[in-house]
Amino acid sequence: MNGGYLRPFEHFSTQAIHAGQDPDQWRSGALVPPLSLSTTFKQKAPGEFMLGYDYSRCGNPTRSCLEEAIAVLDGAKYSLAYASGLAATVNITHLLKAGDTIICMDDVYGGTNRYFQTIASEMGLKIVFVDCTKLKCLEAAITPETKLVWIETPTNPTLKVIDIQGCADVVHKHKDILLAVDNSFMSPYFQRPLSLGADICMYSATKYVNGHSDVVMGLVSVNRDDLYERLKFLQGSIGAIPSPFDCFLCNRGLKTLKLRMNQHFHNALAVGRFLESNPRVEKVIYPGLPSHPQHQLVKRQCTGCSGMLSFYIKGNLKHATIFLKSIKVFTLAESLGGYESLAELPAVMTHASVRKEDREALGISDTLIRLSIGLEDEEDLVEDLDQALKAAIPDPKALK
Ligand SMILES: Cc1ncc(COP(=O)(O)O)c(C=O)c1O
Ligand SMILES: N[C@@H](CCSC[C@H](N)C(=O)O)C(=O)O
Repeated sequence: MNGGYLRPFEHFSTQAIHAGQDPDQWRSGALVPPLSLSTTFKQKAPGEFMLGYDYSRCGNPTRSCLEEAIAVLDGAKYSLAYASGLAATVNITHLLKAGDTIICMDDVYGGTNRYFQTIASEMGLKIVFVDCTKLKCLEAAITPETKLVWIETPTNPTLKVIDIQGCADVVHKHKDILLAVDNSFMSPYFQRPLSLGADICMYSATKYVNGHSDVVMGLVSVNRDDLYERLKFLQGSIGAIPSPFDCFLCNRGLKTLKLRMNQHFHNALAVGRFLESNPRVEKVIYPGLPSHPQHQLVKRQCTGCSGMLSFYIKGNLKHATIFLKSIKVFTLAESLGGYESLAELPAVMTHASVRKEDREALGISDTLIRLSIGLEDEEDLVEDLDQALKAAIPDPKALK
């Protein structure tokens, strides 16, 4: 049954297609939620709104459709949309005040690391980076000032897997500490952090949730009424909101999330098995393969795995560079989670903003290549990787 993974969340596609999209909410009965471009909304009397909207920064009908759908898919009461994943992170950070401490998983997306390390820390917040795969390390790092624990699982780009329920148990021994999980790599189809005890589930919707590489957006889901009220206030007051058109596109992308994620998983397994048996590859990291050190944990907390796979190519930076210049079906580019396959070198690209010594300690070396495996036919993906590996390393036996 389901390869030993957590059972799929029931009614996922039905909810992705119908939640928040009721045609009766529009005068026209439109099946596809209309693009509501108006910045302002007529009021019945001063302060008396028609359908809860006054000004588009504070709320927008197209955005509401998306937010309602995401909340249902996350098993949450509420969801909020932002101008980018990082804008969502900034809004969550604004729940804190100067003097508070954030414990952040030591291996997170480079931009999250950069924001915490160089911006939030300048505003009176203390940031402590901890390997949260080790719950004892997390527990030991908590102080009375700790107010937020930030994890990402699987991590970008080394795909370490963190026990969300385990972290929640540690964090919630203490009053007033929030556990936030960046779920961008899994999407609500494969992982529901709130059901595992997290307080906040966050996405760079730029990735799988939208899935078409044409929208930059962030999303946050929560269950607690007080958290939602505060985040809703911050969303409107900070103003980093997505455009109605981006909400429209993301809402459309959501309809095929299940189909896309299943195909990403299928293709990534095929690519992973090919790379594992390749003499030009040092090591493959894919949470969906039994060789992943936390594969059993993945099966316990996820319903499957996405298209994110990293591997170490044999040789050095020169071989990695030739490989990345030789790919033809894959494209050399940052980002992930779209229908098209991408490859990149985190040390030079997505994680260049992480300090060199930190990158080295985390295993983000010059030979670590990250793949976002898309929806093309698996045989074309494997053939492309094969020819690029052969171009980079014609004779693996000749490598020292
Ligand atoms: C895991 C993860 N979280 C957050 C972000 C930030 O998202 P955005 O680019 O939408 O701001 C990214 C990538 O940018 C990411 O990979
Ligand atoms: N150059 C950008 C990096 C974008 S990384 C995008 C995405 N999160 C990924 O991991 O591919 C920057 O400096 O912010």
